[in-house]
Amino acid sequence: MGRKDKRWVLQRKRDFYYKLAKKLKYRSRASFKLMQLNEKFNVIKPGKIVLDLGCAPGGWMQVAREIVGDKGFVIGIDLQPVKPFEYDNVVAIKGDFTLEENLNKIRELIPNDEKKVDVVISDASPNISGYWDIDHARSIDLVTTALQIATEMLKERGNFVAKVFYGDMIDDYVNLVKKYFEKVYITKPQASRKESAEVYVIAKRYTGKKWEEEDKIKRVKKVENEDNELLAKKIKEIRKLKSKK
Ligand SMILES: C[S@@+](CC[C@H](N)C(=O)[O-])C[C@H]1O[C@@H](n2cnc3c(N)ncnc32)[C@H](O)[C@@H]1O
Repeated sequence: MGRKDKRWVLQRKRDFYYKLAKKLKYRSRASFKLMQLNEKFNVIKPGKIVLDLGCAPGGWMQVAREIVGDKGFVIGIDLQPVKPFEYDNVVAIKGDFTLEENLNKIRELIPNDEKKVDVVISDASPNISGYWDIDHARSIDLVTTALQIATEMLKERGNFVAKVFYGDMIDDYVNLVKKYFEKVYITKPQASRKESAEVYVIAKRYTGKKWEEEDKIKRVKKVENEDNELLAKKIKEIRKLKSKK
């Protein structure tokens, strides 16, 4: 383990929410973020059906289950496997939520005829490059997919919560969310580390407006271009520094 990794492990062990999560048997310190978001915005209610995009190891699913209770249902999906839960009404599947085939698997699990959920939540993180701009662009791409899924899976007046890494495209993203929801807020819960670029978009009451395909195409093109340009620029800078040595 390198010195940087050791420092990270030490910092994590000292962290208040990390310790609390261990003590209260939550699978991640992120559980407290959803708790705090729900206390303030009341997005998840008892008896509701919740879909969690990017759910591993399952901390948000535990909190969602506590809120929805026996009569609700929680479905999660992640690239990583998730340890099974002790409740019949909490199910996680392994897969990429950006692939249509996996959305069909989710639809099969939804316990109603209309195949719609009440709340879509997403704490998904893209692969982190360490470059702020690239990570922001990748995060925007991921939350745009999450928004599209929300418009396809939510009942009318349903709610949506998504983590996004802050950056210059955030206003465009919030405006996009506003096209589909009556109320949209940006917030950072107390449990989110101050030094982290993450913020949470809270969108309440889905209007029922159908997803407009051009919203996704526009976004993905922009992200791909920025990604490549930025990467090329950074690589050039690194090469320049190396040749000076
Ligand atoms: C910060 S973790 C989520 C933590 C979770 N909220 C909890 O409380 O346990 C982010 C997750 O997003 C997942 N993820 C990122 N992109 C994904 C994708 N396209 N499909 C499925 N999962 C994805 C990652 O595998 C990772 O496990």
